[in-house]
Amino acid sequence: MDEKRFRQLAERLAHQYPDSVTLPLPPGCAVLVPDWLTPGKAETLMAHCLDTLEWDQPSVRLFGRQYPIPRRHAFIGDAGVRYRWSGLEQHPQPWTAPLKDVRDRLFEAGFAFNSILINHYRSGADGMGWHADNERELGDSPVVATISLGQPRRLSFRVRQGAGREVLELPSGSLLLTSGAVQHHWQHQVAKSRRPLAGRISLTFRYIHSNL
Ligand SMILES: O=C(O)CCC(=O)C(=O)O
Ligand SMILES: [Fe+2]
Repeated sequence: MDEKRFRQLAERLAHQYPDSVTLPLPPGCAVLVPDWLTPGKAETLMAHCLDTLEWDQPSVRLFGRQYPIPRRHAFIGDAGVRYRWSGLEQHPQPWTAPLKDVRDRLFEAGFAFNSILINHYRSGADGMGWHADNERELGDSPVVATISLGQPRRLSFRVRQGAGREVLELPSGSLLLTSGAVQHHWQHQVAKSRRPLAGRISLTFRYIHSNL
């Protein structure tokens, strides 16, 4: 989706949710809707994910050695969707009714997705290092929608070339939309923390073109 269309849809959403904030991440931007899900809905959805999904903690190769990722994840998607991520090929679990409802709501807002990479940060010791969601299968201009459940965590952004840096705190029930240009010009991370933190789940909706 191009930047112009993204901004149109984001503006419409911000109109519906007056607490929304837009963060410029030039030449793209991110829109945070803090209260997209009610606290009750967020809590129920988190319990649903913990109870019903198949969670995995794969090892990935880093500096020539295998390390387990510092979090758990699950991959949901339409049949036939494949996602190659850090050298791992992910086969999707089928949609559950509550996750499909979330996808339908995003679709009504103009954002189409066919999969979710779900992350579970069990405590402050879990996190995700600097990266961009720019795998080839995501296409040229990948919009990512992130719904946060549970413990608020900080998502940091740093510009790839230059000194720009931004931080967003993602509260439970929030929706964060990042435009395609963000993935080309910025990296993001969820830093580990020494503070005692409760669990958090992030639902990262993506559109995967399996044939790319
Ligand atoms: O947990 C988050 O908010 C970020 C997750 C993320 O960057 C990813 O799944 O690619
Ligand atoms: Fe990411």
